[in-house]
Amino acid sequence: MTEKELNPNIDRSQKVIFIRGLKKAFDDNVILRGVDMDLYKGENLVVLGRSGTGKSVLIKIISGLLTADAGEVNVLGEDVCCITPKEMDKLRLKIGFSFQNSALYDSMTVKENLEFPLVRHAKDMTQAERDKLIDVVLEAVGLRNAINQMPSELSGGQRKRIGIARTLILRPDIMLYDEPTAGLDPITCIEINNLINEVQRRFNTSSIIITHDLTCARAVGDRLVMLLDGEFKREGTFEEVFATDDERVQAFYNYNFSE
Ligand SMILES: Nc1ncnc2c1ncn2[C@@H]1O[C@H](COP(=O)(O)OP(=O)(O)OP(=O)(O)O)[C@@H](O)[C@H]1O
Repeated sequence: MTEKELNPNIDRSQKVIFIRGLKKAFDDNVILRGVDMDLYKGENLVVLGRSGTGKSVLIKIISGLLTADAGEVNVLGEDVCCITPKEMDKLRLKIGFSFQNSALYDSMTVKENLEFPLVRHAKDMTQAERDKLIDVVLEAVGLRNAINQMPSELSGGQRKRIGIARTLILRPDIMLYDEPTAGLDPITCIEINNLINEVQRRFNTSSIIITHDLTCARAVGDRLVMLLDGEFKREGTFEEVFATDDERVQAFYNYNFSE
């Protein structure tokens, strides 16, 4: 299994996300019981946890799609619990969300899919500037040749790449990857892991990667955290997180490698 090299660009003096005592329940269903989390500038943080432990709820709270019941959630210096909807919209533009299903528009070409966020959010940009940005992100994801193709003509891995390119086009400070390797074959998984690291290097983004895939976690994570019973109970490098007798952590590990 590929191990990630120590990343010299992480700036531990700058926290782009700072969370303390985050709680969230849906009626009697208590999901987050007091989560503390930091994301440093330039860091890839992997969030592990079994299905239903609240990983997606966590990133929805970070991106303002859900509100917290209690605790502090600070993203790029803004307290997301207390900002106005207009300020939240502005903050959201600095957060790139890479969804599980890539969420491309099937009736648009790759170029039109990439243009869409620019037309909406960068209205003053000239067509030449848009074309340049489209070229930069397509080159970054290695799919310049796909510019005029329809999403239906692309493989799952290629669609995932275009989805990441579309997220990158607004140059977000933070990338949120939700299950980036779900449903892909092992070789394509390795390519997506490499791309996540390449995006980190090239664009100096700080990222949260939610995954069940421990090969992905090990390849992309500078640091890992594991959600257990509504809190981050394990934290550290891949080796540190799994160096425990805790049966729940061991079961997670064994399940991954017995599939
Ligand atoms: N809007 C909502 N209303 C009510 N319950 C919700 C809502 N969103 C999430 N939940 C509940 O919160 C719990 C955690 O869901 P979440 O999607 O965060 O899990 P997850 O850890 O991301 O799981 P998976 O790995 O399967 O995606 C689940 O029990 C889910 O039913």
